[in-house]
Amino acid sequence: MGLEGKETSSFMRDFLDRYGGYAVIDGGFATELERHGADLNDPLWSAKCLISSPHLVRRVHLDYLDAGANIILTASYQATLQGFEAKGFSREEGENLLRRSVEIAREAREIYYDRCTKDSSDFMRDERHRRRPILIAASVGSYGAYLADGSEYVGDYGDAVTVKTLKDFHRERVKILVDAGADLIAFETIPNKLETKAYAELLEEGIETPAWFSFSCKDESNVVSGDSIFECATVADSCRQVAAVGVNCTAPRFIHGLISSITKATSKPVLVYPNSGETYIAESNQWVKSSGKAEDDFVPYISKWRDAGASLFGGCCRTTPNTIKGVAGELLGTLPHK
Ligand SMILES: C[S+](C)CC[C@H](N)C(=O)O
Ligand SMILES: N[C@@H](CCS)C(=O)O
Ligand SMILES: [Zn+2]
Repeated sequence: MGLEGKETSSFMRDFLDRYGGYAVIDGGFATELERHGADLNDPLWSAKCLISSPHLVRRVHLDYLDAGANIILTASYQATLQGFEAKGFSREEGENLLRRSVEIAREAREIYYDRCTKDSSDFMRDERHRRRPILIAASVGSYGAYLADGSEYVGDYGDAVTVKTLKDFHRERVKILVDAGADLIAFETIPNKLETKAYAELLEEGIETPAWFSFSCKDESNVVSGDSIFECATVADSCRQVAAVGVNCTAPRFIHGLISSITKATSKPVLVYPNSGETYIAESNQWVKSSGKAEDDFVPYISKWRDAGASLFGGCCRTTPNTIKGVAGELLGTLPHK
């Protein structure tokens, strides 16, 4: 890693230093929307709520801030200009919806800070919570997420899809999210090396906002397509704008091994936000139990994952504010009391 790489990763390191060396990412965003009654059976999935119920989006951000998150991800995971156009929205309307995803998260942060100054609960009396810095991460789901058929858990786009196809697909959307004032870009649930390269090349076209690369993985050494996590993390490491590398929407039982592989490829901060360990059935839009652990069972592993080298922790699909409360509690317990 060259000097430039060091400078960019200092964005995340500086942020982590302000809160004892770690950060709490939010939990399953779509999951929490559904718990509030949203029907996400739609090609836009959670992004549908940007149209139908922006108040719910704001509410879910606040749920996670209340639970102790200090990085929240926008509702843009499956929000794409192409997806909005397919629904009959004009280009301009699509751009506005993308911008709104960042604005709503920023509004939630303002409401939260405002509330904190008035709140006198035990949780808020703890300065480490009240004064914590909060980042807005613009979620960018993969091309597979846009396909809305669970492809982000398979990662096979066929031979016709190239790095160029993927760069062209994501370019405008990423620019809009950056211009809307996101603090960083969260490229998440990345299923293969092809899309990793596309994101890296896109950032190198001149985007200066820091990003994280987070992969969905099928075992301890491979992303869902079968490409090696080491190779994918190596691509991430070589990109100056990448401020953290890790895994999300992956079963808790693979996380420890994945952290070991990632730390061999990069010295950038490592993030982990696993799902519940259940398996997604795209046809029915349902989750089924697998051999994984139940929802917030991974909370006791947080300190082990921290020892293995991770420093940002949260949850993905099928985790809730309750999980994040557990994660924040585990981490806070390891901080020196002031
Ligand atoms: C992370 S998966 C559960 C998201 C949903 C998927 N892209 C779909 O629309 O079916
Ligand atoms: N940020 C998205 C990721 C889905 S894999 C969500 O939590 O809904
Ligand atoms: Zn997920």
